[in-house]
Amino acid sequence: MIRAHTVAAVREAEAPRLTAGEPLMARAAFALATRVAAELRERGHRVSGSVVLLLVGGGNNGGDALFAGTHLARRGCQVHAALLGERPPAAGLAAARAAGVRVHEVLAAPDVPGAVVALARAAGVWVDGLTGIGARGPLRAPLTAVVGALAAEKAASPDEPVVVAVDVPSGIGVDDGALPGPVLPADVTVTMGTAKPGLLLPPAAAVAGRVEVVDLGLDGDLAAAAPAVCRLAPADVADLWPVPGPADQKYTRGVLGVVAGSQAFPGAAVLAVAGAVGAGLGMVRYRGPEVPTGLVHARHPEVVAAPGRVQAWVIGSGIDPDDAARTQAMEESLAAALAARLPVALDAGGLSLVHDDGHPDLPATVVLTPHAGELATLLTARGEEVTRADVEAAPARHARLAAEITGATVLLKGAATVVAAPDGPLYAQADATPWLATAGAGDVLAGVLGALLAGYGDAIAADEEGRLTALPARLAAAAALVHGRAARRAAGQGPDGSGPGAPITAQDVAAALPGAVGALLR
Ligand SMILES: NC(=O)C1=CN([C@@H]2O[C@H](COP(=O)(O)OP(=O)(O)OC[C@H]3O[C@@H](n4cnc5c(N)ncnc54)[C@H](OP(=O)(O)O)[C@@H]3O)[C@@H](O)[C@H]2O)[C@@H](O)CC1
Ligand SMILES: Nc1ncnc2c1ncn2[C@@H]1O[C@H](COP(=O)(O)OP(=O)(O)O)[C@@H](O)[C@H]1O
Ligand SMILES: [K+]
Repeated sequence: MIRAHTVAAVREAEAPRLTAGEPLMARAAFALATRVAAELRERGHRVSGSVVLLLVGGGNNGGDALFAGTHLARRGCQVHAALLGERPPAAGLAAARAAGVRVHEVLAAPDVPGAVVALARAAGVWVDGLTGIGARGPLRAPLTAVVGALAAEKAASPDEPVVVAVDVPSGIGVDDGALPGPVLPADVTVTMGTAKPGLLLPPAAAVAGRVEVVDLGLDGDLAAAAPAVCRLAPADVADLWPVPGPADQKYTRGVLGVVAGSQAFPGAAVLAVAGAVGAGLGMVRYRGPEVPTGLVHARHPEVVAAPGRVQAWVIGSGIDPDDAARTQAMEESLAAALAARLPVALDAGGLSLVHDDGHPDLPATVVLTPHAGELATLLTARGEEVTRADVEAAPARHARLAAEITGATVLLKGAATVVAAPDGPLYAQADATPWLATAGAGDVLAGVLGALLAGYGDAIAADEEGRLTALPARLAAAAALVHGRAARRAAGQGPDGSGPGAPITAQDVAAALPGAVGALLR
């Protein structure tokens, strides 16, 4: 699992070590130089003789870049430093000059962005050391224009140069993942001591590239501080996944009640069920009208259409809230789940059940699964006027707000999926592929989540002391990981999303689920 800590937590962990004189910056800079050299070699370049440009701001972030440049110059790189802060870090500057780094006072140039771009064109690596955890707000002039010009230059030739961000891509919201102004998208971010929330959270996560965490020996100090954002790795999900043992039978594995699909949108029933059975569980009980029931049985003859005991529910995929009969079925199932303390995935039309405060204080065992548009509608209905664009600009903040207002856990779908409970860490999963942006993919996710919730349903229902309140968020993040990996598999991409892939349908994703789960458990 990757854990990200806020700026305040990092400062607190570093403070005693800095007071004790630990050489944190020297460690950071050495690791940064090592990474730059590795990037050069991985691209088939010799380290010696390569041209490296350091973009140096006025704080310790620029200091990291300068000290790293010192190491690189000693290894034979031709290193240039563009000084872009008003008071460049003195110790780093002196060390860099002594090692032969060529220093450019570009702020004195008549055309600052032009002067930096001219240096950049000659370099195979750009090291972004403008601002790190000391940044406040969007980049200021003239950095705004410099970064904009460099980003345009990079966009014109994406493979060369390699952009290595120091700690964070300068200009992102370090704690909230916002993109308040222009940034230079990185290929790799070398982050110091621990990941930062903005490296995991959308939209900023998309400009961080691969994130490499440098061990500064802060783990012990940071262990005491709760992470602000977590990202589950496949091994974490394997640990959580309900794997049947020899003593299990279908009822102990978990039964999922599905209230999805309608006469108007019958396919959603098939897809939600396909997600659940593909993820693996004891049994699905489907509750719906004739057309979707017939379709479900045609694809999944094992599904039971008779009422009975369940351990969790999926409610709402493919249901129009104006469909009175289906809305009544959703209400009854939600009420039954709440009375029995069973977990619920509340999707699509099911979200309308919490648009008013008829359910004023949901437990965190109810997981809402909106996309950005649905979350905007839900928040607006609950008195927080926001648009889809507002949600997309700050997904984590809006997911948390919805969790606080409703009491539920919120899984917000998107290119990266964010999960927020009313408290506890956020989760940010980026395991999917843009090929997954296709109709019905969300119905499959609801089914996957339902299967996982069913596997833990009895334990959650029995948890009177609230020891498992953080579990639904973790399960939701796990469902997003498996769903995303199944999509990559279906699209013919590697588990890390490598390769161009190919078009997929929601059904393809469901069909790839058993293989994706099996690969995790191997
Ligand atoms: N602490 C440690 O032990 C370790 C820290 N480490 C490293 O130090 C970094 C933190 O360094 P830091 O605290 O010096 O701040 P930093 O990120 O360089 O930013 C401050 C500079 O940016 C400027 N600036 C601010 N906002 C701006 C804006 N919007 N637009 C433009 N400029 C803006 C600000 O200017 P000012 O506002 O003061 O005029 C000032 O010049 C950290 O990320 C990591 O890389 C590692 O070596 C490990 C050990
Ligand atoms: N650009 C993207 N990259 C990766 N995954 C995406 C992207 N866009 C959407 N997704 C995922 O695709 C799914 C779409 O679900 P949703 O919007 O509910 O569609 P539907 O309502 O048609 O089922 C979600 O799991 C979402 O996270
Ligand atoms: K930076």
